[in-house]
Amino acid sequence: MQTVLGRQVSSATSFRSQALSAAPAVARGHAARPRHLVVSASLTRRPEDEVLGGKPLMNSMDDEASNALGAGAVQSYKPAPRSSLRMGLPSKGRMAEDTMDLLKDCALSVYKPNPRQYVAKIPQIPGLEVWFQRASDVVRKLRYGDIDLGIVGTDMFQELTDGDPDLVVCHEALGFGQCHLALGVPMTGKFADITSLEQLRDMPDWTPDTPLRVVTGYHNIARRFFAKHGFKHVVLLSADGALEAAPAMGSADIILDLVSTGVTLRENNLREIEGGNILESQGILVANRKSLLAHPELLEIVHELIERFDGHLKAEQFYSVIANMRGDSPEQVADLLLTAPGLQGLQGPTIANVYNRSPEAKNAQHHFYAATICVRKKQLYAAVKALQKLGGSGVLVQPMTYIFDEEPARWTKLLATLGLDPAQYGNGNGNGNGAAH
Ligand SMILES: Nc1ncnc2c1ncn2[C@@H]1O[C@H](COP(=O)(O)OP(=O)(O)OP(=O)(O)O)[C@@H](O)[C@H]1O
Ligand SMILES: O=P(O)(O)OC[C@H]1O[C@H](OP(=O)(O)OP(=O)(O)O)[C@H](O)[C@@H]1O
Repeated sequence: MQTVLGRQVSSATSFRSQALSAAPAVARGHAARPRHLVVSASLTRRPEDEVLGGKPLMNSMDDEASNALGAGAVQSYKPAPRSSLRMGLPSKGRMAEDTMDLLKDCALSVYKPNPRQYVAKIPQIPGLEVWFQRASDVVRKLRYGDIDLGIVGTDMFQELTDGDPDLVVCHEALGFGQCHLALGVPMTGKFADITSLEQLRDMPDWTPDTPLRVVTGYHNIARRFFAKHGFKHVVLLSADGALEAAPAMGSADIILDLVSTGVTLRENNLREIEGGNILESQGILVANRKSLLAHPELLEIVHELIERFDGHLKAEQFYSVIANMRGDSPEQVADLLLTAPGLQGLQGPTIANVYNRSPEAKNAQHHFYAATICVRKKQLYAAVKALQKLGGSGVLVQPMTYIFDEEPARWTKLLATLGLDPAQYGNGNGNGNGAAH
């Protein structure tokens, strides 16, 4: 293994110096990139092995197009004509399930007539086709304009778009797929005392012949990161999974991969280091800018998605709590709640009369009022205790589906990004403050 890998790495290194000095920069497709730092190779013999010296995208349509047509291929690609708007969703893996769950929770269930088909519908949004694709392909097809909207992780988006101005992030926090992209460094051996990025960079071990070997699926992000932090001798290796095993096998020095609980790193005797957390990631909603500007119906769909996602993600954090409170007047009950900790709700309680015509109620000293407040899920028990202390009874607790604001700030921001007038496209008042309880 060592021998085979040694051959791959050294051939990568020698090809690097050859390629960088001999080939014209434009033909390599990355003229502005510094010449000295990172080479890409692969642990497996895949098409990306062919291109060393740092390539903009791994084994993608972009590569194929730019290899064949040269720089600017993305701009000159013409998507096939079509009559429907399209949204791309991840077809497999954890993102797929979480995306479907979010849509379902927002009453936008996806109807897929046949599990082997890649096209589906959301009956609530009739003009929109849903296409299931690998997350990486969702990003590529968005860039090409073959789909108009998509849901992917920030990690994939950053890796495959390279700041493409044709793509617009419409919602950057869908609340699932939370993880971060980080360096994983062995806990033992020559890395035992390495706790920061600077220490890693300054290790005397890294030379043109023995570069730091980083195995990762994120070559573009890695290339930018190591260049920015002054690493001089780095080789980027590829693998399709189980990256965490590579250092123990001796096939890489460190890894760059996604971390959420940290268990996989720990179980493989790896750890994070200071400065090695490159990117925070979660699910995001992305759209093709040209599609948004060309199709007002798409803008309406995005508006609805942002409102539903925002409304639902906010509602998920709260319960609606209704308690019957003894009091002399609605104002007096409101005063009680507004001065008690944790019972203010989002904007203040709603107080309503409780109509009880029983003889007991007629003779009672106090009238009952129903107070409705939103309470953070984490603070529910404390709130119930506080209500009981104030004489609250019959406390009803309900989950909520949506808390709709008057106009989500994300929508206003998107319109500004697109240079569109909020007066023409908004809900009409431009006020982002919710009037919830
Ligand atoms: N441990 C994790 N915790 C949370 N989210 C994660 C985690 N690992 C990956 N993700 C998110 O899920 C996305 C897809 O990862 P997943 O491992 O499910 O698919 P994949 O195996 O990368 O897909 P493919 O087979 O298309 O390469 C990632 O891009 C990231 O945004
Ligand atoms: O910090 P943790 O919670 O342990 O999660 C991290 C792991 O999750 C992802 O792999 P995944 O489980 O998706 O399997 P994969 O390697 O097949 O993509 C990632 O590639 C890490 O290996």
